[in-house]
Amino acid sequence: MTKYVTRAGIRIAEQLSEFVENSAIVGTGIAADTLWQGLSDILGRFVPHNRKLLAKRDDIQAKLDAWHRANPGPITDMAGYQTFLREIGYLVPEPEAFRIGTQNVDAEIATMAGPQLVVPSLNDRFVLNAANARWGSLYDALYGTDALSAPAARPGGYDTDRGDAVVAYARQFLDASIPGWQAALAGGNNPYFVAKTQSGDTTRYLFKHHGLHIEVVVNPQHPVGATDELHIADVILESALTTIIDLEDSVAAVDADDKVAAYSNWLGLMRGDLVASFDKGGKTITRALEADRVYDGLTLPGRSLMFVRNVGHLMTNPAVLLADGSEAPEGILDALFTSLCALHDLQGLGTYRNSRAGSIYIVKPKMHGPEEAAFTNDLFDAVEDVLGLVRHTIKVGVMDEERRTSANLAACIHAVRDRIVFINTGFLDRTGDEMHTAMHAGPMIRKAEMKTSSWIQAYEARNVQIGLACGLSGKAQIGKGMWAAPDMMADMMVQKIGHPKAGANTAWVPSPTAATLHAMHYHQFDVFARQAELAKEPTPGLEPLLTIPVAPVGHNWSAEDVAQELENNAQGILGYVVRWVDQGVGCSKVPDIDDIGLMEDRATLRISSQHIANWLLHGIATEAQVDAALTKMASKVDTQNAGDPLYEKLDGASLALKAARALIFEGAMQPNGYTEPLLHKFRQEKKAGA
Ligand SMILES: CC(=O)SCCNC(=O)CCNC(=O)[C@H](O)C(C)(C)COP(=O)(O)OP(=O)(O)OC[C@H]1O[C@@H](n2cnc3c(N)ncnc32)[C@H](O)[C@@H]1OP(=O)(O)O
Ligand SMILES: O=CC(=O)O
Ligand SMILES: [Mg+2]
Repeated sequence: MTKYVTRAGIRIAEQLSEFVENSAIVGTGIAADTLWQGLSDILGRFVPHNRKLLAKRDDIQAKLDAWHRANPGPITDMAGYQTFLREIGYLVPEPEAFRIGTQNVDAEIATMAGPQLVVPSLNDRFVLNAANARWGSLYDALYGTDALSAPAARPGGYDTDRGDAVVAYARQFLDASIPGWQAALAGGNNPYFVAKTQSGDTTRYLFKHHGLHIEVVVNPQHPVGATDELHIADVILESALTTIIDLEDSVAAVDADDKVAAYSNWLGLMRGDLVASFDKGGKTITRALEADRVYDGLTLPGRSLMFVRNVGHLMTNPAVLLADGSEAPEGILDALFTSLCALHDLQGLGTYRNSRAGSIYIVKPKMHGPEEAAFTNDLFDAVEDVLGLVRHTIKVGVMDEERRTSANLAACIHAVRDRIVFINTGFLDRTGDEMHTAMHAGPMIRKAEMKTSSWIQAYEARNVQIGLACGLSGKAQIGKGMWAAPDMMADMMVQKIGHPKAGANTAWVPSPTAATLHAMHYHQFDVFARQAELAKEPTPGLEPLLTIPVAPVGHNWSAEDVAQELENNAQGILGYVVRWVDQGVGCSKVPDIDDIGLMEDRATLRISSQHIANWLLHGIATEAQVDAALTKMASKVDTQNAGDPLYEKLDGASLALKAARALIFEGAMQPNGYTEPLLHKFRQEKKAGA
């Protein structure tokens, strides 16, 4: 049972009050009484508004459901549909042309183009790895993944054949990005050469191209350098320019213990003292933040610039109870406590600097439309006032991942115009919202077809064009979504260059290795030049964006197609939910039906559960067929997890199995198709019974 202390008329879970009073606030100059009174005032002011915004979501959805029931199938009268959307407040007037006014933005966000890494905040080992992923070994990334098309490494130590292929690939990359680079190693001139440094047998030569650094490491004594004609031991790429420490869809945080664990990791990053010890290959490894990189006459950041992703407006958390006993909105708690932790960075209290420009970077997910963005803006104003911060110190990255935000994107940007630092197409949540919004229109096309359907193309293109029209280039990121197949780096190399080509100056990657590989795309392609070209083009209209992905009338899926679709979705759901509910793991690599490990998080779960719910609703699948798919896949997931000593089988007593069924069978009724209400309920039940 959680114990609470009372502060300023609200009840705070003991572990949270201790964290705040004994750690987060210490040294910041903020008095505990001021903070708690500030929280109490913010809750008093913002909770009713938060609830009203959620009620409006439900009201709009109910009207959409009724409209689609009356007008089934694809939209046949687009003008009539848009009129309806305006009448119900789904579409709002466009703002007059404007340019964002955000100030004090770090170069990694404003003027540089490169990968953005996302990491679950609850995993300290991964979190530190992510923060350090600013620099990554190209040799390691090539040697260890299928990005290098050469025979797999033979087991039993370093495979020189594969090593030679790595070296050849890296040489080609250097020749293409920084031609004539060898001259610098011989003491001559090269236009890309920036600095060098020497220590012991190692000399590091630093180059810069398209704003990103490349380091050539020379060491004749190193096993790889010794056999190389230029004694090159490695090539290090500036990789994850920015990293998002995620408190949202990649974590399972359902109570005060979980929230404090996540806030503590964020505080450790902001203070620079986070350390993780773990066993790797039989050895205990202790990981801490990397120091800055020092060259002769130049120091560069050693770490990725960090954002923290707060949760959206939907969920509440028992970490704080209001005077009437109800739970506080989690997004409000996140805004205050993650900003409080970031004061350590702003005030220079920690070992390192995160934002040299003096900003706090918060990513805000799952907002529906401009009113909700304005709410975030007002909330951040209020947090700044409590913490004594200059207005707009807290920056916001807006996830463009709900349909009502995409359709009113300029107005959403306008609502946060003086603090916005990114718009990012979170296409995974966005796909879930696309399906839920039009749940009653008819059966959706198959999941794999979504990525090429016309609404998603329009969504991606409009996002860039609107971002450019609002003046984001050179001031903020126009970002693209996650590469969700962490082991398929060869495919990523082929496909993800599409992101810079589309005008995005950042795009999400799931791991440090993926960041290093994706960094090469920003050398191959000049994003800012592309943005300048695209800025001359008109913004596409709303029609393709509003074309809903229902299957055409007369769709003819075979029984096999239906079974395969159900089983694929069921496997993803079960493989993810079983670890969420039973073990509190919020992001997992789950093998799909073809045994390809896919990154699953709450957004991909939203897609899979909404898809089955939609097919059930429209009679494409029966309850019995869904249960058969769940039973078959439960046994497959059990087998896949046989090596995990913590794993609990998906049998009749399994809470995880119950959660998976609820996500599907109650999916059509979930608010905007979100999975977190049910996940939290079952996880809390699991924790209570443990
Ligand atoms: C829709 C959305 O919201 S997307 C955003 C949310 N999603 C994410 O944040 C995904 C982040 N990625 C991950 O969590 C993981 O990569 C997973 C779960 C997909 C795969 O995890 P695993 O299977 O355990 O990774 P794998 O075994 O391939 O790699 C492990 C190594 O890579 C590192 N690693 C993997 N992912 C990350 C990451 N995101 N950040 C930092 N390090 C990472 C680990 O630290 C580990 O290295 P170590 O042993 O030196 O510590
Ligand atoms: O948050 C990202 C998404 O794709 O959803
Ligand atoms: Mg998302």
